Amino acid sequence: MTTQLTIIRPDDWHLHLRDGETLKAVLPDTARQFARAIVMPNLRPPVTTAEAARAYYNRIKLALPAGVAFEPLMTLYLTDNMAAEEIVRARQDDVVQAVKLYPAGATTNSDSGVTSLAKCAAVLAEMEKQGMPLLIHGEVTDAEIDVFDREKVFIERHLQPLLKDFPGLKVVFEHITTKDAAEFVTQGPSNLAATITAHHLLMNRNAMFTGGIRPHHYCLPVLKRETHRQALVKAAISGSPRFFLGTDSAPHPKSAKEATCGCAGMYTAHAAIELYAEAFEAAGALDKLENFASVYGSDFYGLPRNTDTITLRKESWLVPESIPFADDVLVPLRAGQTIAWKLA
Ligand SMILES: NC(=O)N[C@@H](CC(=O)O)C(=O)O
Ligand SMILES: [Zn+2]
Ligand SMILES: [Zn+2]
Repeated sequence: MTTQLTIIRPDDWHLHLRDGETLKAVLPDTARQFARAIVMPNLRPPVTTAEAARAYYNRIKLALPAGVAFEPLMTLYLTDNMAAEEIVRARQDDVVQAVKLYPAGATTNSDSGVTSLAKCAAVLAEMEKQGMPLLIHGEVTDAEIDVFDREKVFIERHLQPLLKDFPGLKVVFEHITTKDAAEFVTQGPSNLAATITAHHLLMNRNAMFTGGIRPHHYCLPVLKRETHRQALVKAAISGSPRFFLGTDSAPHPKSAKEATCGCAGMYTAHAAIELYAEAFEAAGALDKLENFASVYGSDFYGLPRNTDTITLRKESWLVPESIPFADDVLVPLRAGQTIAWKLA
């Protein structure tokens, strides 16, 4: 039995850091484990320009604890009226690594998102030309489509046509949750990749209803049935370089989660790599964790691999009930329960 594991320092290819005091509260958790993270732009207002991304980058750097080396990789929030020149400006500033597509209304702070991809043709063509990846929250938003089918329908309606129209565009299908998405990426072209969260590897939709409603297990895309979870595990441990780590750690104050209309998002940054280690161990594939967490993402983005390492020990520890979060608290995943691996 493996009781200790040393891997190249991982990167998080999908992360929400928020801003201001809440940024300060969560950033140390990520910076302790990860060398770099792709930082989502769904602030209020969203990060839609290279200039705003540079300013946000500077705020993150300033919020870092002294002596901690962590590199935020910035993203722009795609809107219907983004100009192609913004991509050129973004390419000139090396802090911006990608552009994020939120279908309008699909998730937290997505009201300024894209209403029709046709409106973004010039921007997408420029991204294809500049080698700038498009990161996608892949769910349709039609009220008639069942919430559990929104990812699958997005593939048919939007992702397939997009890949056909822009065959050279690098695309990351973010936080995939279904067998349909895992198979689509596996069979897709080499410019298509996907991130997978720890929580979608560890839990199925029953986790939202164990003994009552569990708001801290509600995120988007919503947890799916067990067959889908198994397909995600299979993809993550497959050794395919097109599946890599993206936590989608999405902090919301306790009061906003435990509410009549609770926010979507789980906080996992406090134990991210440990949670992935649990999932890979349960699948008998701890040897596949390093490439998934530390190699395939940087290769896909065309960035250098990290050179230092982290060590994980098989050692059970208790997750706190809550974590201070500006003037509220955060309830982390596994609050009051144990995790089997611990970062040394
Ligand atoms: N995943 C979530 O449930 N929420 C994310 C947004 C997102 O990634 O869709 C958030 O910003 O809170
Ligand atoms: Zn999302
Ligand atoms: Zn997210």
